[in-house]
Order: sequence, then structure tokens, then C-alpha cells
Amino acid sequence: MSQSYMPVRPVAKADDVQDAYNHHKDRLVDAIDSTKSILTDIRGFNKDDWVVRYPQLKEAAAGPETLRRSLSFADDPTTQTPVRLGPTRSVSLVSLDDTKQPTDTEIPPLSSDFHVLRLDLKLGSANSALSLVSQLEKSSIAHLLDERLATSIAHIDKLRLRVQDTSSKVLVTGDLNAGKSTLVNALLRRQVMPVDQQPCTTAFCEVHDATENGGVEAVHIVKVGTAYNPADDSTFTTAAVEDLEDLIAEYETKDTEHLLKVYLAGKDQNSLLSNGTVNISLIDAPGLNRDSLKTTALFARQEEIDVVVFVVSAENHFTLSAKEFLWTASNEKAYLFIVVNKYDMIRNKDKCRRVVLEQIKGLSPRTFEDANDLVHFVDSASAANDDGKEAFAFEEMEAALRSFVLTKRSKSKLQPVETFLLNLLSDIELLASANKLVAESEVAQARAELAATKPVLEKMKSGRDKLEEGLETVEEEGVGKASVKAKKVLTDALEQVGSGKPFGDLRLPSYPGLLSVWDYARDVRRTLLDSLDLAVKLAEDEARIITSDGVVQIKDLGEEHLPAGVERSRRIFMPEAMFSAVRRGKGPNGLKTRGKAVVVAGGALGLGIGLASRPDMQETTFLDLFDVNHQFLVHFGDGSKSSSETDSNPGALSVVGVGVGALTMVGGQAIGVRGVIEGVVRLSDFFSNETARKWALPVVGAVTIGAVVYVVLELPTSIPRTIGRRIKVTVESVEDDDNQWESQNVVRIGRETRKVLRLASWDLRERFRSAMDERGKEVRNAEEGEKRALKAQEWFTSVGVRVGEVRENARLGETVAV
Ligand SMILES: Nc1nc2c(ncn2[C@@H]2O[C@H](COP(=O)(O)OP(=O)(O)OP(=O)(O)O)[C@@H](O)[C@H]2O)c(=O)[nH]1
Repeated sequence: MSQSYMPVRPVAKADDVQDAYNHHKDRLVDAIDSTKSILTDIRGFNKDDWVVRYPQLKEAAAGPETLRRSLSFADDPTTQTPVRLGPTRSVSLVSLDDTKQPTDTEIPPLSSDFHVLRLDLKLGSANSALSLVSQLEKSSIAHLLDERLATSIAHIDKLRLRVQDTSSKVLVTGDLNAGKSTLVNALLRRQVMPVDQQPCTTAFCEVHDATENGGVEAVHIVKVGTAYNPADDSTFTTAAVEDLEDLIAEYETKDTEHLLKVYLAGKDQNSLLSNGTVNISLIDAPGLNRDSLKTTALFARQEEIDVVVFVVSAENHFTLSAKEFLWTASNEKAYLFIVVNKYDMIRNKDKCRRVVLEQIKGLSPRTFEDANDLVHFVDSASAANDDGKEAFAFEEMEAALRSFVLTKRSKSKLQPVETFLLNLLSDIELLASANKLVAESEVAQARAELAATKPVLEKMKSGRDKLEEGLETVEEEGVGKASVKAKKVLTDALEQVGSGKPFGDLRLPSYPGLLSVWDYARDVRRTLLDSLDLAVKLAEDEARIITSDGVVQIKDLGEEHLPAGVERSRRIFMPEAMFSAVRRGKGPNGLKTRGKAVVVAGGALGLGIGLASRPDMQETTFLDLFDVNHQFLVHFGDGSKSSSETDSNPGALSVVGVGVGALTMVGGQAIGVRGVIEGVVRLSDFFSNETARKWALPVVGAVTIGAVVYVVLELPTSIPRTIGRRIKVTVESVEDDDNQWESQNVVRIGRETRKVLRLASWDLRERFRSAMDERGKEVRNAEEGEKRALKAQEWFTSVGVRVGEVRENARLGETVAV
């Protein structure tokens, strides 16, 4: 008697397996949901908050530093950071402790590369791939990663469906006439499949619960070449369950394989189909022979076939076809469930068992290793009727099959999902911990940047008003000084010219004699006009010096207020360009200059607006020689200047005036109005006297000659005085004060000074403003960067925690007890 017949509470064991399976399944579904939510969150974070970096780990050399890896990122493969790889593939920076020899438990069991989230960045040859990777930007890698995350989420959804799928298919196959249909019927607790001593099963009969067909018992004959859909009756023809035997007999004569879907109602609660956890459908396959072998092998390979039950007759052992099938199937499915049927017919059961097991050992070693659970010796024919040890053996086999289905499902459906989840979670952990390191280093970097830029910005902010004040002061002081200086120089010059003296180092021409008096007057006029122009030039030169000084002060202000690293103004102040005209067109040589500016220096003179260049000022008139009107006014002055003075013609009174003037000046000094009146009275007395009248003519003639002589002799000194006075009067006689020569020049010099200083100030202000804007932007960026990196640091830490929780809650990685 075999030990397999010993009672081992098979049903209780099957229940345990079922419970374990259900727990395993539920935990996996939870883990799948949590992992999916983490992946979705990473996608969202990658999209909205942080460009997730894709880490690459390189193995360190073996030896005491086994735990060390170097971490780099796909977008920057050249920068490598030494890291320590934790047991769950979380990475952390290498610390001093890591120099110690790692213990066995610390050695990371997982490889350092990604499993699920691996990006296929290596395109083309190794060299070009390297250059490609280095060219990939952070964002494009993040995009690739996002796609990979999306694929993983889609895959996870499929896994969830697979884990929750309760349908399971058990293919019953074996040698011809081995009792497959009898076994299926016994498992169904109903005579459904035709049983005959002759080989009779010619079609694949897939038995389902009638609930899958709306509770209706029926046989669906699936049309060859169509995808079966129970809801679409164009994909099958229907027959009654009772007619199954006839149908199968009918197919016996035909060559093509058929698939029959058999829906059964009112199934036995204890049958294999009512598993409670999975809906098992039994497929009764045709007996194996040369013709059916290939088809059945192909059928068994289908993914939805969870378990292959191989039925062998204890009487015949394995045929060649059976061996071939078992060999192929065991290579693919590893474990097979073998039912040695018709065991009742065997007398020497031990020998039979030994021989059969020996054969199984050769054909499917792993099935042999688990023979107690996977190889069963039964009598299917009497299982239902018998309640003795045959029935017990059958029951045990049934329970074992149920457990095996679940165990197989655990291995074929749950285990791969669990492995996938474990890999995915450790990928997430690697991704999160590496990004956490990046975030940490970015926090540090942002803080370092802030430490460098914030004080500079603060200093600029607090110095802004001071700079503004300084620039205003320089401008106002410069303009003030230049104006005051100009006013003084011009006033002095005008005073001097007004008294007939030239200014500066200019000299009056020497008197060439009476014959050239006209030329003399012209030259004197020119010299005196040049004097005023010279004064203007001097005032301009002073303004240039003052402006240069101001420009230097502005430069100093720039040095004081502009932060290091900001480019200083490249403008070079050219004092000679002040008060200059920019002429375009013709160069000094008369050639056309293309758009090149020619600076004509020399202020008012250079601009052609000097007094000496004004034709109206150059004109020499008779009045430059004898300003009789002036003489008269000096001696009989009405106390006010007359604007008509310059253009009045000499009349009789003027002539008298000249004479009187001459008279009065004979003595070398003016005798005053009273003296003149007295003289006139005496003259009238004199002319009323006879004798006097006789003498009058020669006396008057002598006096006139004397006067003329005097005037002529005085010309070298009187002409400069006269011309100077006239020039002074002319430049001062403009009605509008602002247009007066002096004030006009003072204003012009002040304006030009202001223009230069303002330009320099504007330049500095602009530099200061843009530097401040830039520093402000840098500070803002660093602050935002710090905030973002801090958030990322926190977020990736939480991802690590969540991954740990998922792993722990689902008890992933623990061996599932079945
Ligand atoms: N004594 C005994 N006879 C059995 C047993 N199982 C099946 N038989 C008989 O063996 C014959 C063949 O049984 P089937 O169930 O038709 O065999 P099968 O493997 O389905 O045959 P095909 O599908 O036609 O290859 C029938 O006469 C059964 O009564 C068993 O365990 N003990």
C-alpha cells in the first residue's frame, strides 16, 4: 500500500492553500494600487514640479568597497558622485562609516541598474550612444522617463487584471483510452464526456460553469478560425449537452480539430469547478497519438492553461507520444500534474508505482521531486461510486489538484507580478533616493548662491539712494562750477575788450599810420573780437576740466556702487569732443567719409559761431575811428546808453562836439559841463565883439586844426577804445538777456557740461539698474530653486517611505507559503 493512500487531510490542506492564495492576491492588489499611485504621483511631480533625473550607477571595484557605486545622471554622465547602495537599492552619499568592510547582510542583493524603469538610451554603436546620451537634455530624458512610467502604469493595470482574474484552465490530456473522460466526469461528478473502451474523444471539450453562459446549459461548437465570443452566436453553433456524445462521434471521422465549449449547470459544490477562489474550466483533450500530439502540445502552451493534468493508464505506462509530450511540456511548464489511472487494475501496485515514478523522474525531474503532491494513482471509474480507499485517493488527488492549480497560479500569475512589483519598487527607490541626493545638492547650491548674491543685492539696495544723490551732486556741482567759471572769464574778457584791451596773450596790431588807419581799425576790431572768442574758448576749456573731473567722480561712484563682476563703462570721455560739431559727409581732406563722424573741436570758434566769424561784427565803420556821439555823451552824457548810438550819423552838433571835445581835452583833462557852458558863453560874447569877430575865423580855424591834429594823434589809442566799447555795447545790447553773448555762452557751456555728466550718470545708472535687476533675478532664482529643491527633497523622501510601506504591507519578497 502506497503512502499516498495515508490520510493527510487533503481538503484542509487545500483550504490553507486557498487562504494563502487569497491573502497573497489581496496583498498584491493593494501593493499594485499603491505602486500605481506612487508612479502616477512621480509622473505628476516630474511634469509640474521637478524634472526627475535619471540616475546611472556604476559598480565600484570589488573589495572592501563593495557597497560603493558611483552615481551619475543620463544628462550629465561625466559627473560622478560616489554613493552607497542600500539593500533595497536606495542610494546615499558615501560616509566615513562606509570604509569598513561590509558584512554579508549588507551586500546589496540587487544589481545597480534599473529593471523596469530602464531607459533604452543606447542607440547605435557604443561610442555614438555615449555622445548621444551626453547630448540628451534633462527635459528629454525626463520625457523618456515619463513615457516609461506611463508604460509601467499600463503594465501594472494589466497585472492587476491578471491577479484578479479568477478563471483558470486545466487541460486534461494523456494517452488514448487512458481514462481522461472518466477522470473529467469524476471531477465534474457528472457523466458528461462520452466514455468508451474505444478511443472516442476527438475534440477539445472545454467545460465551464453555465453561469458564464447566462445560466444556460449548452454546447457551443466554435467555428474554426473564428475568435470565440459566447455573446456573439455568429462565432459558434449551439447543441444540447445530451448530444455531446453524438457530436464527438461525428467529429471522429473528420480531420480538423474542434473546440467545444460545454456549459454545465447545477454543478456539485464539492467539484473542482466550485473552487471558491478561481473558476476552473476542465478541458478534455483528445488522446495523444501522432496526429493529435502537436495540437495538444500547442494547446498546452497557451498562457491561460494554468495546469496540465496528464492521465496515464497504470496498465500501459507511458507511450512514445506521451513521453514526447511530457518532455516538451515539462520543459515549458516545469511542473506537471500526473494522474496514473486504472490503478485498481494493477495487482503489484508498488512495482507499478516504482516503474511509473522512475519514468517520471526521467521525463520531468521537477515533477518527480514533488511526486507526493503531483503524481497520483487513482481509479477514476469507481471514484464516484466508491467510498473506500479508492475514493479517498481520488479525493486526495482532487484536493492536490486544486492546491496545485492555486500553487501554480501563485507561481505563474502572482509570483511574476510580485517580482515585477519588487523590481519596480526598488527602481522607484533608486530613482527617488538619487533624486533626493540631487535635490539635497541643489538646496546646498541654492543656499551657496544666496549667500553670495543676497548680500550684494542688499548692498546695492541700500546704496541706491546714495548713488543717486552722488550722481545728482556731481552733475549739479559740475554744471554750477562750469557756469560760474565761464561767467567770470567772459565778464573779465568783456570788461577788458570794452576798455580796448585785448584778452589773454593776444596783442593789438601796431599803428601803421594815418594812411592805413582804416586797416588798423579793422585789425583792432578783429583782435578784440578774437579776444572775446578766446575768452569763450578759455571758458570752454575750464568746463572741459570740470567735466573731466565730474566724469572721474562718476566713475569712482561706479566703482563704489557697482558689484564686482559687472562690466564697467567702456565709454572714454574725450574732452576735446565737447563743444564740438559732428560733421558727416566730407572728411578733412574733402573726401566723402561714409557715415564716419568727424569731430570738429574748438567750440564756438570751431562751430563757426565765434564773434570773429560773424560778418556783422567784422564790419569796420567810420564810427570805429571817431565815435563822436560817444564823445558827446561822455562829455554831455544823458546818463543812459542809446541804442541808436551805433548807427547815428555825425551832424553839426557832433562836429561841434568834436571840437569842444578836442578843446576840453587839450588841457589833458576834461573840464566838465560847467566849463563848456562857460566857454560857449564866452564864445558868444566873443563873437558879438567886433575885434573878436575879426579874430574869430583864424582862431576857430586854429582850434579846429588843433582838434583835428589832436584827434589824428590820438587815433592809435582811441580806436581800440572806441572799437572795444562799440563791441561791448553790441554784444550787450541784445534786448533778450538770454541771447546776450555772455549769458548765451554761459548757458551753452553749462548745458554742454550737463549733457556730458548726465550721459555718464545715465550710463552708470543703467549699469547699476541692470546689475541690480540681474542680482535680484539671481536671488529670486536661487530662492525659488531652494524652495523647489527643498520640496523635492521632502517629496522624494516621502516616496522612499511610501515604497517601504508598500513593500512591508504586501510582505513582498517573503516566500509565500503554499
Ligand atoms: N477499471 C478502470 N477502468 C477505467 C478507469 N478509467 C477509465 N476506465 C475505462 O477505460 C475506458 C476508457 O475510458 P475513457 O475515459 O473513455 O478514456 P479516454 O482516455 O477518455 O479515451 P479517449 O479520449 O478516447 O482517448 C472506459 O471503458 C473506462 O470505463 C479506471 O480508473 N479503472
